[in-house]
Amino acid sequence: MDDMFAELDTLVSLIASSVDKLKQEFKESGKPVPSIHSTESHPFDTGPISQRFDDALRTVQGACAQLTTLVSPPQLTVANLGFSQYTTACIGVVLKAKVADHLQSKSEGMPISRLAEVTKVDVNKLARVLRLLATKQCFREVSPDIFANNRLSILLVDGSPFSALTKLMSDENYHAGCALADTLLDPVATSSSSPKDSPFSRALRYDGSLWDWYKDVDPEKGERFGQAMIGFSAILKYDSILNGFPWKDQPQGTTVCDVGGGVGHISMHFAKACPQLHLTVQDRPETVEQALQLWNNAEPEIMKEGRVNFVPINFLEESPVKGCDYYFLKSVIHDWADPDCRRILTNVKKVMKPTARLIIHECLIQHVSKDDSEESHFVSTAPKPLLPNYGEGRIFEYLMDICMLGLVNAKERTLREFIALGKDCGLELVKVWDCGLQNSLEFKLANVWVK
Ligand SMILES: C[S@@+](CC[C@H](N)C(=O)[O-])C[C@H]1O[C@@H](n2cnc3c(N)ncnc32)[C@H](O)[C@@H]1O
Repeated sequence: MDDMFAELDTLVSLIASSVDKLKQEFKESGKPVPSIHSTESHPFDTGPISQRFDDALRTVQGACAQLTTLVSPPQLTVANLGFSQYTTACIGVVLKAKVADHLQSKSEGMPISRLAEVTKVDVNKLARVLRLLATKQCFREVSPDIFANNRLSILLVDGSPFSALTKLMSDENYHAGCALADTLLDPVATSSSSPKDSPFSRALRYDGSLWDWYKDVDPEKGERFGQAMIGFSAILKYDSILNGFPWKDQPQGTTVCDVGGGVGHISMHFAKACPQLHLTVQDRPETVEQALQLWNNAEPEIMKEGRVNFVPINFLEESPVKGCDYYFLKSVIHDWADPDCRRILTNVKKVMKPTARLIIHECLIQHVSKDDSEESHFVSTAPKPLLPNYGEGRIFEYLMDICMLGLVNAKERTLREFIALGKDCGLELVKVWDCGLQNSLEFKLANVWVK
């Protein structure tokens, strides 16, 4: 009988002790916990956070969700799970109707009747969409039928890279999600490793990959994807990517090739923080054009200094520029199934000098059960009775995994899978660098010993 509430009590005390740690961190930052009603950002939102903050946050998120599930009737929990696509759909509505834009600078809120007028959406239907989102704490119902922005909804204002990311989620990803079950149950598509067999391509009845679709069907959304990747880095945090690996300690003239670097926004951050690095951004020709525009506008000085260059590539067919000290592949490998990853990594390996390093920067997937394998020790395991992978505290990585399946028929990987991929291509893991939500996996040429 004493143990009747053991799990419940442990979860509550984990929450309490983790909240204490978070309070301490907020106190030390000199900035209070931001109010949900505030539309100002807090330094912790996009700036660096400590390992202690990160662990405590994950624990609170995991434990709160686990506690709620523990005490709730399972029918309700599963029904809420099953309905979650409607949250995405409502995000899609407010993005298209630019609701957050209309509410900007209306801190006292706007009556739904006025919002309906400016968005041209039926007043009752719009109110219901906003009420669902406000119930999820995105938007605020200030008083009955008067809505305002808050800390979450302000991120949906049009034009920012983050809003581009949310559009990608409620558009390309949403279509992909609708076709997931049919694709997985199709006897041919289910075991295909071709990006043409993605749920996204099935949903749009398109005979090609997402990348072909962006190039040939909707270049505007292709451009939006480039912006969305910048928005994605606001979640990963540029400083975590930069500081997780000793980029700042590299000697003068160190050459880094950002393979599949998109518009080069990570390289831009590196170039600003590490003037000793010489960067080459490589991507599809149309993305390289977009990158050049961005850099010429944003960083004319670095362009003039010649510290960065841009070289188009099809990394499935060609090797990147030869002889760099580092080849950096961030969020690239997760876009491809194993056979294509082997092509990409082999193409990189061909141009690596003996001292070169390949840095694969990705999420690491963990099993949801206890895992005693050697590789599992590189990733932190949650305290009991949390799910070993922190459950809801790390849900982003698992949503990303299904997003990869949905958009490009690919995947996030476990460390064991990365090691195996490297081995197939003559590459050996040297070290795992913890960079928060993602990790930098350092590989060298296998069977090469360099002092
Ligand atoms: C998920 S994005 C990652 C971009 C960037 N590394 C980042 O983390 O923001 C994947 C990138 O791979 C590029 N890509 C896709 N197919 C490619 C190919 N065959 N050759 C070169 N780049 C390609 C896309 O254009 C896109 O910029």
